[in-house]
Parts: sequence; C-alpha cells; structure tokens
Amino acid sequence: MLRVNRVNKIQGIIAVPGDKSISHRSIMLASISKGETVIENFLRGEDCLSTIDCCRGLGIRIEEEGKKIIVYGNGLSGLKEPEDVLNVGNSGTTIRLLSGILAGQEFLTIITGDSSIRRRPMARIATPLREMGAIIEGRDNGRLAPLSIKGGGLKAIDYTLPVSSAQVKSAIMLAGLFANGNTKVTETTQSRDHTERMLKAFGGNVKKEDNTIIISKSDLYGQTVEVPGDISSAAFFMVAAAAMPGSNLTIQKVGLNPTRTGIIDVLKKMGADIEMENSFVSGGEEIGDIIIRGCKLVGTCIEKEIIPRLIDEIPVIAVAAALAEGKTTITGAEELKFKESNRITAMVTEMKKLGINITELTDGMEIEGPNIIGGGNVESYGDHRIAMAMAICGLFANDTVKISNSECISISFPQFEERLKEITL
Ligand SMILES: O=C(O)C1=C[C@@H](OP(=O)(O)O)[C@@H](O)[C@H](O)C1
Ligand SMILES: C=C(OP(=O)(O)O)C(=O)O
Repeated sequence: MLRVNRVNKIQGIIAVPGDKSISHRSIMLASISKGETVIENFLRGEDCLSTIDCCRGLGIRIEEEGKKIIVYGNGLSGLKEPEDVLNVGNSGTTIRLLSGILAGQEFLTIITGDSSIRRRPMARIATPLREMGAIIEGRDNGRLAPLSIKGGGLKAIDYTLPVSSAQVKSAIMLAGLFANGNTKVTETTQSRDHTERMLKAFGGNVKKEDNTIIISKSDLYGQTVEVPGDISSAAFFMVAAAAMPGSNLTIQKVGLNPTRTGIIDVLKKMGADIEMENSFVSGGEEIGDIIIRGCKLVGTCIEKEIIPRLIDEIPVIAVAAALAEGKTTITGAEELKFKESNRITAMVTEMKKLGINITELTDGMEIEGPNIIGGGNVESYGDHRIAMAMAICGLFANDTVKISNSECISISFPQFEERLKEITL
C-alpha cells in the first residue's frame, strides 16, 4: 500500500530510468544479432527483466556487468528451442514482439504471462503472423495466451494495421527479418518507431515510403545502445510540476522521439510552462532535458489523431485535467481498454472515489475542473500506470490517498517512490 500526501511544490533536478520500449527492443535485437551488444541505462523494471528471461530461455547468454547489460548474440538463426514455457509476466510488449521473432523459428515455443496478459488480445499479432506462414494456436480459438508458436519458412506480406499499435507493427517487422521477399507494413496513424530506428542502427534492411515500412531478410550486428530516460515515466512528474504553481523541475536525458512527445504538446496546450534543453541524438533517438515550471492549467480536447503519441500517458493526463480550469475531453482512445487494465474504467472509477468530476465515454473520458481532490482508498487494478497516476492525485489531495496493490509500480518504474520523495517539498 502506497500512501501519498499533499505537498507544497515539486522542485529539483532528476533523471528517470531507461525507456521501457527501447530496453525491450535492445535485448531482442541484440539476441538475433552477430556479436556483442552493450546496453547502457537499461530499465531494470519487471517487464524488461521478463524479456531478458525469455531470451535466455531461447539460449542467449545475457550478463549484467555493473550498470551495463551485455548480450552475446547468436545471429538470425542462433536461437534454440526453449526447454520450458516462456513467461512474459505482465509485459504485452514482450509477448507481442517476441512472437514476431518466434514466427521465424522452426522450433516450437509456448509463451504465456500473468492473468492480465492472458486477458489481452493476441489475434492482432497472430492473424498477420499466420498469414506469413507461422502456426500459432492459443486459447479462445487462438486469440488468447498461452500461445504455441511454430514458425519458419515465412513469406513476406503486405499488411495494413487495423489498429494503431507499435507492438503489432514491430511483430510483423521482426518476422519480416526471417521472411522471403519484402514485408510491407502500413499504418494510418504513426505509432512509436523505435523498432524502425533500432533495426537501422543494427544494420537491418528497413526503409520507409510514405506511411509504409518495408523490411527484408538481413543480418544484424551487435551495437552499443544508450537507452534514454523514459518519457512515459517522466510524465508523472511532469504533470505534478506543471499543475503545481511555484514548482520548478528539470528531468535530465529524457527520450524525445517525436512519436512519444504527445504529452509535451498536450501539457503546453493546457498552458504549461515547459522547455527543452541540451538536446542530442544517440542511436538514432533524440534525447534532452525537460524543464517544467508550475502554473495554472486549463482544460483541453484530446482526439484520436494524437492518441498513439501519448497512449500510456492518458491516466496521468486525466489527473492534469482534474486540476485544470474547465472541461477536458479525451476521445478516440478505445485502445486503453486493452492495456494492463481497462484504463478508461479504472481511472474514472478511482478518480470519482476522490471526488473528481469525471464521466466515462465509450472511447475516452470527460473531466470538468478544477476539482478539490479528497483523500481515500483507491485500487491500482495491478496496473502500474493507474497506481502512479493515483499517486500524483495524492500530491494535490486534502487528505492521504492510499493506493492498494501498488507493488505493480516496479513493472516500469521501480524507483518511483524514491524519486518522488527527492522532488517533493
Ligand atoms: O511498442 C511498444 O513498446 C509499446 C506500444 C504501445 O502498445 P500498443 O502497440 O498496444 O499500442 C504501448 O502502450 C506500450 O506500453 C509499449
Ligand atoms: C501498456 C503498457 O505496456 P505493455 O503493453 O508492454 O504491457 C504500458 O507500459 O503502459
């Protein structure tokens, strides 16, 4: 149980842990590359540790040397049939991206995860991977994990994503590395493009024509990867500082890939005082410091087009909206129903418990502010982003906010409480 009390301001200079999406991808690409990959600032959150476990289960040697992770890649055809079921824990990114790699392997793998993973939709990856030639079975007529995957002999496909999802896009791209011909993936709304960027950095044959990515069989070579700070973790402190007048916070070396910076655009639209400094590029990813000064925010309208650029930040954006003057509407966000929890219902239910004026919509939510936030007991639903968003509510509440099942925070941000203590006065 995490207890959070009201504070007067947010102040300091901090760093947040490594980006979760980039950490997962660095282990997976390194595992199928030739030679060694050294990963710096890898996120030691439970989800990324699950990716390490799964790749070890596929016969890859992965070692921790001080702060670095070293992966001894075996090349494109160097994975081995696992002796046991692979378990991704709570990580959707692990099961979906790894399924793309497993579709390229002639051996059998059975892959599963925790109760949340076993409820999340897998047909979105199984359908295109089957079209490429992989044999994938699962519960509910092949739609739910555990999944069994037997691949090999893949053929390239030309696929338009029916939902905007970087996980589905990446699964097809990774399978495309093992397929004969040019695999094409088209997306109507741009989702995070870390797989495209990292594949290029590892020597992969990948190019983009308009909104279509084209990939073909190519050897990958081990690299040094410097993982930027996770903007999705930074978002919790960004909202706290932006909405609390008198605050002044610097978050150093955060990933500023434009496919991830929707949170900055939205907070600015809400009147927040945010600046970026010391920008540089490493491994094809933009990195920089974010400086936030607190002020009064105003409500805004968030629609479908921007959702993929801030999908994981919506729970904490709802908190910013509760503190802002006027109405905030979030629509076109149905995908939130398929995350670790149904994040629309979870945020609406829990914020209501603290007296916040919030209404559930079929594809989002509507929040009328500003609210006087009360204390009380709230639930995390075992969802790290819900737990941290509710903790940010506590910083503004007139009594203690107690979040049960808050251990799940270690899935993406094990040092969340420590960092929060460092910046609150
Ligand atoms: O590719 C990734 O690393 C991720 C993609 C997003 O999921 P979807 O692809 O399901 O939108 C996001 O919500 C998740 O936290 C990480
Ligand atoms: C949805 C998330 O992750 P995943 O899909 O990897 O479980 C998240 O981190 O918010």
